[in-house]
Amino acid sequence: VPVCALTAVSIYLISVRKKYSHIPGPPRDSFFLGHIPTFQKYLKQGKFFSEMAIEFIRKYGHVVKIEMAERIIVITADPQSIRELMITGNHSKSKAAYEKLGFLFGERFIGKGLAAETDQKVWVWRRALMNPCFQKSYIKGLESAFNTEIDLLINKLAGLADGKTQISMLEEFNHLTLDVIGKIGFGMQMNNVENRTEPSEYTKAIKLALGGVSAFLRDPFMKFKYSQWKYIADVKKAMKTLRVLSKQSFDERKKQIERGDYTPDDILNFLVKMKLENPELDGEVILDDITTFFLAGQETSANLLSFAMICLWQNKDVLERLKAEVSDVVGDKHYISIEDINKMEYLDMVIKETLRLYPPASNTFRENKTDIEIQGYKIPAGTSIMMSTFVSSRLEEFFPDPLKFDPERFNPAENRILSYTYFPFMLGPRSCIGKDFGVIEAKMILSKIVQRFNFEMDPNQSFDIEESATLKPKGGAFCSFTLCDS
Ligand code: HEM
Repeated sequence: VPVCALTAVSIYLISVRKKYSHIPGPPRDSFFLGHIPTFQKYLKQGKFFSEMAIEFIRKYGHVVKIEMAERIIVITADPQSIRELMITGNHSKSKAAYEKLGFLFGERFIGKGLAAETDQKVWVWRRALMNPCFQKSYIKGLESAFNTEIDLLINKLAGLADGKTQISMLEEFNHLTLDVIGKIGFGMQMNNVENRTEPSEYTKAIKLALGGVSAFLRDPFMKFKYSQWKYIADVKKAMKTLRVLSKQSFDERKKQIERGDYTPDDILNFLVKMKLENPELDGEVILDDITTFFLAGQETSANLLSFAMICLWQNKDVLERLKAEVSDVVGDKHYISIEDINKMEYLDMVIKETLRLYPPASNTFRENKTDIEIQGYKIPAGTSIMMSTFVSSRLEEFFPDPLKFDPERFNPAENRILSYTYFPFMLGPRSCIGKDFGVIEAKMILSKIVQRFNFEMDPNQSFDIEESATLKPKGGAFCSFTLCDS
């Protein structure tokens, strides 16, 4: 029996890999596991998947294949194929990549929510229903709520601004962005920044579930390890809790709307009304969406802000110029409007350059509906094709001196960015729906911080990147603050 099984697996692997034999890629370390041991070697050196991908692209060209046991991933940094896959062809998301995230450890997590839906027809319909929720006019209406939430962190930092107390800004930004999406998106008062009470059940569950995603991505075989079973059980319980609490919030809001009570014009209101107007929408999918917004809209913004602090501290000239711009536009007024934010051109360049070097959500996986050609290589239909803004943005041929933090690259007067080489929110119809929300939020937070404080970072912490569900600073971005003279 074992011999027959091994023969069958071998024949299967050979037949799958044969279809890709013409595509360049590194030699595999193991016949059965393919490049899994190669990836493990990189992990041991403290490197992560996207760093391995860059090395392969540099060595083998803009199209490479990686074999993860029976699964083949083609990685492309070829700009024209990126355009075809994300914009002109808008190919569906890869089932192999997103269905695992939808149902983590077999428990429904983001399920068939907007980010994980792989049926293109269903996604097109649902995205069309959701797009109005994130229109610019909606974001404009959030201005005052953004100010209120952000000022809670600013006041907290002011209380700690003794030039000595070390504060993990990664943690603080995570608390703030969770409060923002909870309050502004779903009417939930989470109070993580003020931290006066025990974290809410929702906060605890979302943190545990997010940790579970990261752990799974680092070690997809963890469910086979006995030592991990207790942790996995806790993560599954947290995912169940999230669902129960999301359903309670949904039902409560539905009742309020049906009674004609006042309800805030937030994402939850939008979702409830969407369901009432489209009864054929699956209620479970709406719960998937609630989890998706917490997942997609929180850590991404927190990581971007933490990296921005690091880049500014490492580049004092950029920090000074940014402080001068903020001072010119808003002076010392505490309420910052979206109009003010839109006037800050240099702030925009700083955010864009931070996202180039440190894109929190760096990869997307698409599946080509039909055979396509990339740089003369035939890619069979149904392949999982990865595109990475982290990889493309660190290639010398697209961004000269790529590791240099230089916001001038994004000077609008110069137009130096080659098309389809930079995509921190992805491109085309399936790009990030919350981009304006996330960017306005990040710009408002950063401008308030540089307006009010001087800061120093602990030079002994790690400034490396950690790749888990998102890219984040490994050392936690520890800072100490003093208040600016003015
Ligand atoms: C700086 C902050 C953010 C960054 C860098 C970011 C980045 C991204 C990226 C790269 C994707 C595509 C992922 C993929 O193809 O697998 C995406 C999708 C998505 N993002 Fe964001 N995001 C941010 C903020 C937000 C916020 C604030 C929200 C919600 C309030 C949000 C909601 C979503 C959703 C729902 C999707 C899935 C869209 C779809 O598939 O139609 N994001 N985001």
